[in-house]
Amino acid sequence: MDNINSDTPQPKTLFNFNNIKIFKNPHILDTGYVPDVLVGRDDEIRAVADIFYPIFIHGTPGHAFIYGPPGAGKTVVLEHVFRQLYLEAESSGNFPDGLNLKHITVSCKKHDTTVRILMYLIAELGYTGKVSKRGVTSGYYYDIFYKALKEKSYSLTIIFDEIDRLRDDNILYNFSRSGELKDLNEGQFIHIIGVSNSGLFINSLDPRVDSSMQRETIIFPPYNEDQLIQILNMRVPLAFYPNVVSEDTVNRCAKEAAEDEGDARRAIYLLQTAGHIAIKTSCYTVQPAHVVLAAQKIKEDISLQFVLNMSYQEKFVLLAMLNTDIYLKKGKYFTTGDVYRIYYDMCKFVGEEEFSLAAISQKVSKFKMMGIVNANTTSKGRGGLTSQIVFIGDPTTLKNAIFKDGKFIRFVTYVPDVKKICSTQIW
Ligand SMILES: Nc1ncnc2c1ncn2[C@@H]1O[C@H](COP(=O)(O)OP(=O)(O)OP(=O)(O)O)[C@@H](O)[C@H]1O
Repeated sequence: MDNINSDTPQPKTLFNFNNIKIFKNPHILDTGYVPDVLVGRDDEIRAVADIFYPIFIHGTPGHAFIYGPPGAGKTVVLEHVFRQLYLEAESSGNFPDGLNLKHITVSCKKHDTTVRILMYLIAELGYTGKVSKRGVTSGYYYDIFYKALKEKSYSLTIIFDEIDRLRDDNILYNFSRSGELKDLNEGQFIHIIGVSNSGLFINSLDPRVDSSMQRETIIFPPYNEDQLIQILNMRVPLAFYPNVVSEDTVNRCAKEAAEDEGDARRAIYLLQTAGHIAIKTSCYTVQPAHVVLAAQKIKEDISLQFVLNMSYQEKFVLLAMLNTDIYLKKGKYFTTGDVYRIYYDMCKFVGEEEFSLAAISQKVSKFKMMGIVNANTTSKGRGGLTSQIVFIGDPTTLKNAIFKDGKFIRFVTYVPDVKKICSTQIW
């Protein structure tokens, strides 16, 4: 008798990729890798270096805000300038004796309050004394921070990454005045660089903070396709074996990334993912078709990530929107009212209590902010307003991601009675 599994022969090994050699040094494609030469960023490097120029005439560096879209090279330019600064500080005859430079990057996404930031800085300074975690005010942490800084005699540049996420800008005010307030040793300084994807943050700064900082503003434009090609071409011979990546493949990655805000990180990530797909599909070269698959995979991963981080209610409303798109979309778009009808029907279908139309509107606005949908507000006559909603890209991946949550299995058989829904007044 035939073996029942004979139609699904198992591979002899799980990890033998036919000795396919694609990556020579995969770390060259890591985000943290700082290349020796940066493409198209001479002006920005000069502008950032100029912030530090006063050090070499025995002054203090100027505070600065740097902004530009994701993957525009803000972090890598800062790292490049610091690398050079430390190097030149050692050899320059103009560098002040005893000046001990250090920089720390604070992610404001993770550390968004004064206390959290101070605790992080204290740890990064290697402070070994006892630090209470309860029943103390921010003043307590400031005291320990300045004590640690004085002990180490560092002159510190603090880079506030994603500074727009800071919940309280008082810390910028206090740090920018630390010299005047004699919190530091003679010649020691605290220097602030804020980094953001949006220039709008500057307008929302407390004017008192802004004026005390007297900061420079440096803007990073997105990369164009040619620059992205050059960025990739510099990494290809270091990261891949010879003749593995063709010109067409590089061009395809650059084109995709140029269309997506000129993001160098995306261009590099596409190439890296395409390389992995080549290995897994037993190809000896990375081809443009692998880049297309890589773009699709990245999109699915992002959708999955978005959806995994959503609350149950958000997933519910998103599923209602996806169902509206499938069952009710009459033309190009659907409205918040349409979503509410389907949402209401889904609640009845599974016996769940429904939220108000206003609550659903709020969720729609949030999805717009997350970049999942476009929603333009228009008049619907008699003074009322409605949103015209349309999904950005193919929503199938979002739906697949929602169904990964077991709680949504009960919706698999949901099909609305469209006629009834359209004729029922539910609010
Ligand atoms: N001019 C360049 N030359 C070579 N590589 C670059 C250049 N610009 C950016 N990169 C690379 O692209 C990736 C993203 O750059 P970087 O992290 O500096 O962007 P960013 O502007 O800080 O982005 P975000 O705002 O999302 O943090 C990194 O791997 C970096 O090394």
